[in-house]
Amino acid sequence: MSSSYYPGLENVIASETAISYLDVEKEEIVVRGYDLIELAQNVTYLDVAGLLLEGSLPDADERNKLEERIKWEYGLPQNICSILRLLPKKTDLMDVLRTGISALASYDEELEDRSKEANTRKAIRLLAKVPQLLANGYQAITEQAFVEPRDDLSYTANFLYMITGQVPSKMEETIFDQSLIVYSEHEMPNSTFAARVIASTQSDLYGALTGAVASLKGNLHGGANEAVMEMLLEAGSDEGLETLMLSKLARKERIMGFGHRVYMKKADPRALLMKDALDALALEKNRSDLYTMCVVGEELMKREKNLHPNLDYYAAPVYYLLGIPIDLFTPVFLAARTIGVSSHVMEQHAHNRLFRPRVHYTGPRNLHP
Ligand SMILES: CC(=O)SCCNC(=O)CCNC(=O)[C@H](O)C(C)(C)COP(=O)(O)OP(=O)(O)OC[C@H]1O[C@@H](n2cnc3c(N)ncnc32)[C@H](O)[C@@H]1OP(=O)(O)O
Ligand SMILES: O=C([O-])CC(=O)C(=O)O
Repeated sequence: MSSSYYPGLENVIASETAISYLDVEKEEIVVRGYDLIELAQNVTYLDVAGLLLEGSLPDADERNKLEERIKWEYGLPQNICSILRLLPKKTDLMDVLRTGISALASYDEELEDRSKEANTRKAIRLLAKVPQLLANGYQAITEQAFVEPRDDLSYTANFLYMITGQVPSKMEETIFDQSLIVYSEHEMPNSTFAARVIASTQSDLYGALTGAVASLKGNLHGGANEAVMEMLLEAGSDEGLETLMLSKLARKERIMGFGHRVYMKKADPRALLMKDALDALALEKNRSDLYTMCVVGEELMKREKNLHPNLDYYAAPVYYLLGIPIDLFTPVFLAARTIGVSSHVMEQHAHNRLFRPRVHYTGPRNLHP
């Protein structure tokens, strides 16, 4: 047996995949042959969802059919709405989502069918229901009336509408759509790995996604976008942010929204796209101070630690200006990533090898009772 041990599986190749690849040298996120940033600049989230599910970009007709199929699946079972209302009001929104997705499994007639066709239909159901789950979950926890989906709006406009209760402007819709695309898929992060590990026992898509939600909640992963916004609000100004960041660094604390296991000392291309989006949105909303503050923080981290922002750093203030409550930033990330995780689960089911690694044992031996 090989004795190689890589803590955190750093740089270990865990799977073959035809879904995506981070080409750090070329600063490209390859998604089924396309550059993710180019996709975000040229097509919609539903096009990317079709690409991830089927392997090729849908034409206009295929895209419309996909949208129709998703809209047909809008709505939550009444019992799921009751579960949301019954949860304690202090429940974290990622835990609400984890419970909701897990409970939704019981209502899917095809839960145990692992065929590509059935898994595709389940992924479409999840695309339809997860945004509503997080919006209505938030409304349950904050004791507000549920906002129901509207099928006269685009998928993305409806997603934002269910959260804020307002129909977004064209600019807000476009920026939110771009954010969903850049969050949709990213090779083998902890959450996708967790989902593939679960799927490798031939467990079902809902179970694998439930595991991914638990993974994504953590601050070192998806939870960072909420922590970034809390830091920016606590800082309040350029000087405040410099003081806060320097004091965190002096205490050897991590600054959320910076660094990345794969990009390391290189820029995350998604962060650059969201930085431009923030610039435009902040101008529109008379909040260029927020953009400037973020740039001050970026420059400080480059100077002090030679670290670049990751996607969460610039997505956080974008979501804030879109009127999304901070508690929903990570759930929105999860909703966008649902399609990426679903594609990985389908690929795992199609080319399966059970994940079962070994350990480097450091405990005692030869003890006797
Ligand atoms: C969309 C996403 O999910 S992206 C990830 C979002 N997460 C965050 O933003 C959380 C903050 N970032 C981090 O904690 C890390 O950069 C991670 C977890 C993302 C990657 O971490 P790792 O690959 O394990 O990097 P590692 O911990 O080895 O860090 C290398 C060095 O950079 C430092 N470092 C890395 N990130 C940060 C940070 N955000 N703030 C301060 N220092 C940092 C480490 O302290 C370490 O320094 P040292 O060598 O002097 O000890
Ligand atoms: O790739 C990672 O490790 C984390 C990340 O950026 C993502 O999931 O989008």
